[in-house]
Amino acid sequence: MEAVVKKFPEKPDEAGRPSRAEAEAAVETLLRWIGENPGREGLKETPKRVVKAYEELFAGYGHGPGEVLGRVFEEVAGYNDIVLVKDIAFHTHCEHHMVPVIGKAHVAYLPDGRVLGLSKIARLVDMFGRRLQTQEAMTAQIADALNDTLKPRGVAVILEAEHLCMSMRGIRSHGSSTFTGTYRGSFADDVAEQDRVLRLVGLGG
Ligand SMILES: Nc1nc2c(ncn2[C@@H]2O[C@H](COP(=O)(O)OP(=O)(O)OP(=O)(O)O)[C@@H](O)[C@H]2O)c(=O)[nH]1
Ligand SMILES: [Zn+2]
Repeated sequence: MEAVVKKFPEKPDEAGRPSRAEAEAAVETLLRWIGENPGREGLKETPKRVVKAYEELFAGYGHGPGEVLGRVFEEVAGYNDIVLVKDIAFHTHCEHHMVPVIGKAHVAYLPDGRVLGLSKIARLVDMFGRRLQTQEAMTAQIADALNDTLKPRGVAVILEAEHLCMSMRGIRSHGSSTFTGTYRGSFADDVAEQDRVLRLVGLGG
């Protein structure tokens, strides 16, 4: 049987979700596990703060691409060439270690009579960043969301990021960055179009 691949994680299952008090207790357990005293002055409020920070850092589960991308515009005077938003700063957390990943996204599409508000592309990147991710999955999710919502002729998504789980721990390799890129539609069919995007974002020869 073919595996069912969920493109976008579902919203949290509210019924099975631990309470805020349980989440705070879990942070307190981790504090004790690293050798700290959760009762000392500076840490008294830390479980509450961490849970509040997680609400913000992982807010992406509460939203879907449809609501983030909003409406499309059709009055573009027949413009049907590339639209590229580059150097969108993002941060996410790797799903293996829950440690930050910091990088830049470059997102391009070839309209088919419809365009999006430019800020919505950055909002989409931000939304997927506020979930646990692998860089590959996040790249594919951005491309699929744009493709499904806007139905453009082509989509290109390139992410460059530093994984702090590789620099702060483990191999402790500093300064390396990981590059992922995916192409849909006419970008997938035409290597010259891919080269154009790479040149425009400063990664091409
Ligand atoms: N493909 C991919 N791998 C990632 C990403 N983020 C982290 N990783 C890797 O996930 C792997 C997890 O490997 P494991 O051997 O299961 O875990 P580990 O013992 O903590 O691995 P080390 O980081 O090598 O110490 C590591 O090689 C990480 O570098 C990502 O976005 N994409
Ligand atoms: Zn990691």
